[in-house]
Amino acid sequence: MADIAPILQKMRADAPLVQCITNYVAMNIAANVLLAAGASPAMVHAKEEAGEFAGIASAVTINIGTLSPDWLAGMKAAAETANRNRTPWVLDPVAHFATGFRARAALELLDLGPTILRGNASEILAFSGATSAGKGVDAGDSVAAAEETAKTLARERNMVVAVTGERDFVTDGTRSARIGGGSPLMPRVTALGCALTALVGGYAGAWRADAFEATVAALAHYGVAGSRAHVRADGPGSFQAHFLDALAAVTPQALASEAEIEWP
Ligand SMILES: Nc1ncnc2c1ncn2[C@@H]1O[C@H](COP(=O)(O)OP(=O)(O)O)[C@@H](O)[C@H]1O
Ligand SMILES: Cc1ncsc1CCOP(=O)(O)O
Ligand SMILES: [Mg+2]
Repeated sequence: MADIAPILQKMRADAPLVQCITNYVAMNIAANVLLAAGASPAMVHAKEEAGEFAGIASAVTINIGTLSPDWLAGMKAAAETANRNRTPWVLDPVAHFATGFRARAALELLDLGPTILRGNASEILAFSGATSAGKGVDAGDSVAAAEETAKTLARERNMVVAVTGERDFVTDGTRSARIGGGSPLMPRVTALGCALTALVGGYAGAWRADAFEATVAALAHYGVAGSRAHVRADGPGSFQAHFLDALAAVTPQALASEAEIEWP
């Protein structure tokens, strides 16, 4: 993969409109993350308009964190429009292993063919049928334990899979990358994973040619901003503010030099 600096440059130049169908907890932080990074968020989920709105979005992101039947209908409508228009869309299967309703919804959305699947290690691992150690929305498994499942899913479903945790893993089934940085404070601030899913959508909407490269760049941006915020924060509360500042402050050149990317 070439330099990631031009990917951030393009994302900021385009300021892509990202339709976020996300959960009640994540809406505010996901919108702020997109604005700080340089994209344009819109939280539009009603079944009466989600499909229509997807027609004007540069990317669609779908997160099942606080799911209900009406929301699921809006998600499917948005995904179908995205597919028709070849607009990239990202699925975040929050705690899909926790209840039958969630599990069925995640599989139905997966069957619609997301461009990118982004989840924590327990969420990705659970797609293999293995029992995960996830506790609701929080991961209990290592990223390493989910790598093989991620590769299999990516190959079988022709999508990019991003597994996040202490050290992230991204694969399209052929290419892979591991991304470091970030902070142990990140899982102690709610919905930072959901907000990352929204940011992945922003990058994919701007970098249409290669969803794998777009995902790596988004995760690297998050990792660099997380590392920068870590050294300034006194705890989870001040971390969130420093993290938003850092997302905005990272330049394409700084992203290229500070990103911790390993190509296995
Ligand atoms: N222990 C950690 N150290 C550094 N970064 C982390 C750690 N745990 C999670 N992250 C980062 O937090 C972000 C959200 O990931 P994660 O916590 O896995 O998602 P979720 O919130 O969906 O469970 C990712 O950028 C990930 O790299
Ligand atoms: C706490 C909570 N409950 C339902 S969704 C949600 C947010 C989960 O956010 P993340 O997956 O980023 O930890
Ligand atoms: Mg999550």
